[in-house]
Amino acid sequence: MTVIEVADLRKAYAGRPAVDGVSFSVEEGEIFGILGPNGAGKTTTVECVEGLRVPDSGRVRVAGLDPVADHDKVTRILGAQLQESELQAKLTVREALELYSAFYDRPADWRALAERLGLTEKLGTRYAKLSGGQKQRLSIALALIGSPRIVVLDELTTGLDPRARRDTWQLIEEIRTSGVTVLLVTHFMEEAQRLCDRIAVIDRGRVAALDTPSGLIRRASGSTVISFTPSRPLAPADLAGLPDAASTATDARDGRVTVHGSDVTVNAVITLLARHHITAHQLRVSDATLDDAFLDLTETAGPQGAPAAAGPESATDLNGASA
Ligand SMILES: Nc1ncnc2c1ncn2[C@@H]1O[C@H](COP(=O)(O)OP(=O)(O)OP(=O)(O)O)[C@@H](O)[C@H]1O
Repeated sequence: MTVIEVADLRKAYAGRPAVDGVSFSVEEGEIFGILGPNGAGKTTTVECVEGLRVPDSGRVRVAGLDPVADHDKVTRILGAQLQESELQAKLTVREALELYSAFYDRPADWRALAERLGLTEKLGTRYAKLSGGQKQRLSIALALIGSPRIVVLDELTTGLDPRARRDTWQLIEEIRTSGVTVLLVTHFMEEAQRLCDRIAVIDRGRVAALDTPSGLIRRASGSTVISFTPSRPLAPADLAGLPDAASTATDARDGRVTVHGSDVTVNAVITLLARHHITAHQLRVSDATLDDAFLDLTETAGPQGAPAAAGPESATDLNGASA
């Protein structure tokens, strides 16, 4: 069942389009990611979903409701994470939870929520004294306090250390397991790859691609990455002539060669090395990451809904093998 529908959304600031025809839909129970470079229009898009901004044109529906016209009803269904500036520094965790509970007719039990988010020990602590991770956990608790069906999390883990980020990822997975749909705006590829069922890559106000994380990786050119350090340099013309190679690069410091291509490219590299009697040290063959796909997709910004290119499903790891 579709819970969020965005169709041909457009929003400009002072005549400059920030969101320029974005369409996607989110199914109930999904973790749906919105990924894109700085200034791509991600926040503007989710603010239109939250009813905080009025679109210039296009259709936005949250559980069938218009977030602007039916704003009150939408705020009961959709929990939004608060911006840091919205909480008073002197407010304790308990006071914040009680205050936000009072906004809802049927709030969640804030004590249980605090327990679930590991905040019980911090109930008496003022907001200003919380660590970054604790602040994020509180902002998730406040987003969940109205027992929403959907929660919007925007740049949730920015500024967190790797452990706090991983703890937050686990929390997001638990939120989804409890039946809440998650709309997640992120810059972090690893986060998107690990958490999201589907991702809309937004670039310059448009959807550059929309797919599962593995689908995005497959549709990016050069979904197989070959890297090795040759015993002597390869001629640039030989590298450039490799079949199916989307890109080749040689590290000026250590001569390590990295080629993005396909299985055909892997075989061609091995043949090339054998032909020139060159040994490849630390030859590695792996799948491209979402990072690679992101760079590729946001550089080329192809048409919406372009069909995914077929590609290899699994990584081949020739760990330490040399030709
Ligand atoms: N209130 C505003 N007034 C004018 N321009 C704005 C406003 N909010 C956003 N913009 C501009 O609209 C574009 C999209 O901004 P938006 O914040 O939606 O992008 P974003 O993808 O969320 O970026 P980031 O990842 O940097 O947060 C940017 O060029 C931004 O400068």
